[in-house]
Amino acid sequence: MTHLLQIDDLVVDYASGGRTVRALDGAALTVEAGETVGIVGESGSGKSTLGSAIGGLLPGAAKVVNGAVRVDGDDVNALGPKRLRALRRERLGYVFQEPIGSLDPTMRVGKQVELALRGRGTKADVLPHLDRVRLKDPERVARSYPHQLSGGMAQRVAIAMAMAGGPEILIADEPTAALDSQIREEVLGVIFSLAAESGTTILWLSHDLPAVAKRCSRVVVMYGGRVVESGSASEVLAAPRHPYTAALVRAVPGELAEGERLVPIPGQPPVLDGPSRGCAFAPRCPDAHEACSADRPPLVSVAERDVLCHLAEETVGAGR
Ligand SMILES: Nc1ncnc2c1ncn2[C@@H]1O[C@H](COP(=O)(O)OP(=O)(O)OP(=O)(O)O)[C@@H](O)[C@H]1O
Repeated sequence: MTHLLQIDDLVVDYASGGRTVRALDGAALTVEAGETVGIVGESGSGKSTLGSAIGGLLPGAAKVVNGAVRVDGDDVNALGPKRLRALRRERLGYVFQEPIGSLDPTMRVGKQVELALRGRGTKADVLPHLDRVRLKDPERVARSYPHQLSGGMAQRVAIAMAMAGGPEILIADEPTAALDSQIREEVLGVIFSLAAESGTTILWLSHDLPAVAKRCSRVVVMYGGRVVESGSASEVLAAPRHPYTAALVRAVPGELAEGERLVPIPGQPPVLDGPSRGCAFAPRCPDAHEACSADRPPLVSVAERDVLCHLAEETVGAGR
């Protein structure tokens, strides 16, 4: 069976100041059309690297050491430049944290949206696209330069552009982190309702567990460059199986208050320079035993979810 997105054993290193940083250490993920997936984890867990790898957008310092990313069966790392550009243009959309930075400062917004339509529409189609993202005065926005827009307006424009080509997958990398809380809700509402209307699959890279619980069908938890738990968002976040997911849920201030960033769990996330020998979370894990530091954990399917933990099966029914 061909999946919309299939990531197998993906290993990505960055060359950084004469050192190697292993950002992904065997990340694996399968996503089907129509899912809304929240990818969560502390800073440095590898979310952005995973998101960039899907579109072959890794920076020059990054190297794919192992594994594969497949979109509709196409191996992204094996595509030539022309097919890679076509993949990004026709099947993927990206929205990043800094909206102003993702727009061209020298070009009026309307022209940028027109270019994003890439032959699928004319100048006359620009306003409906700005209207879809619920901008109050689309005509004025179309005439504006990016610096004349607020952060929230600029992010709506970036969303309109990302969705203009009708992507199969929208990769939203912390799209609301730079916005204040009321605007954040509105912008998330725009992203999720547009994607639902167009049948676009969402991968939302986020620090916001309560919002993921509310908006996503599925949550994917990353730690140390691997996916450590994945399953139904409401079930995983209500009753985590991986000790790291449990620690993340406990770390959310005010019991899943929306809009908050995660509070660090005691201890530091790892900065790997090669493959983690055992479980990368073992040094911070309250339940770790000898095997956890010695052997890489196997992927275990329990309670309709996938868990990468030596203890996953032992905790079945324990209500962790
Ligand atoms: N361009 C780069 N050069 C060197 N190291 C990098 C680069 N980008 C990321 N890294 C390192 O790779 C690891 C994974 O980073 P990544 O940005 O993918 O994580 P993240 O979960 O998205 O973090 P955040 O939530 O802070 O965005 C980290 O150790 C990070 O320091």
